Amino acid sequence: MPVIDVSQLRKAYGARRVLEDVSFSVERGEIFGIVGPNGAGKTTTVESIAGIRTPDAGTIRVLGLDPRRERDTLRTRLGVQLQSGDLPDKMRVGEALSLYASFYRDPADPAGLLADFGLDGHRKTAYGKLSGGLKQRVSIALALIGNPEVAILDELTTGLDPHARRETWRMVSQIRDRGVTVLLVTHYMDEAERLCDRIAVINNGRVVALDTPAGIRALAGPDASLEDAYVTLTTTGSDR
Ligand SMILES: Nc1ncnc2c1ncn2[C@@H]1O[C@H](COP(=O)(O)OP(=O)(O)OP(=O)(O)O)[C@@H](O)[C@H]1O
Repeated sequence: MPVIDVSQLRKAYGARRVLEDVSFSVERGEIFGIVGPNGAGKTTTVESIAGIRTPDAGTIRVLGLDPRRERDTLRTRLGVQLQSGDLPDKMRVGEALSLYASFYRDPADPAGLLADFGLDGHRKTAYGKLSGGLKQRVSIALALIGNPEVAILDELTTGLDPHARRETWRMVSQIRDRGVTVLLVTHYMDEAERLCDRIAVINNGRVVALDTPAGIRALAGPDASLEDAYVTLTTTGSDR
């Protein structure tokens, strides 16, 4: 059984149809990427999977559960790091992890996570004083505090410098090595190529390609890069 199964999702905001037909399945242990132009519907898709938004039509199962109707059961098994997941600036890193841990019956050990993510020395630092890269590490650690089986990571390296991006990639690989299935939204083709086992390209609310990075590259010709293939597949983008 796939860990995430999305079938024929549709969603409109008023007259604006954002998801026309989105279907894909994610297998256990995969890092599955979602890429697509601004406004293509990526966040709407992953927030629907997280049970935060309700699609107009289609079905979603995560670990066999309906993310909307069985949200409470799923909450402890799904970790979400979303674009808007900022913490109050004054909250200390250690406090944030302990607070989030208190929401779960069987959380990960906050001290262990801080050590794993190289945040030991920042336990008492206020979140607002952290660099972008460290903030990102905190938000990934928070997504994992409930010991989830599935983690959703949305644009986690946007705005990071190359060192911090590579450090974040190392962490995502580490998450997968723990056996967590990862759904990753990204705008960076190098990131998708480096991390993802398979990628869904979404354009204008539809999945226009779904394959391994090599399979998607091949769609644009023998010497094409993933970015070449992406640009070819998404030339009629949504908000550009
Ligand atoms: N709550 C909302 N009400 C109205 N329109 C919305 C709402 N949320 C998103 N939209 C619109 O739906 C479209 C798809 O948004 P979504 O955030 O899913 O795209 P995205 O692919 O994640 O884009 P980006 O790469 O810019 O984050 C956009 O045009 C956006 O403006």
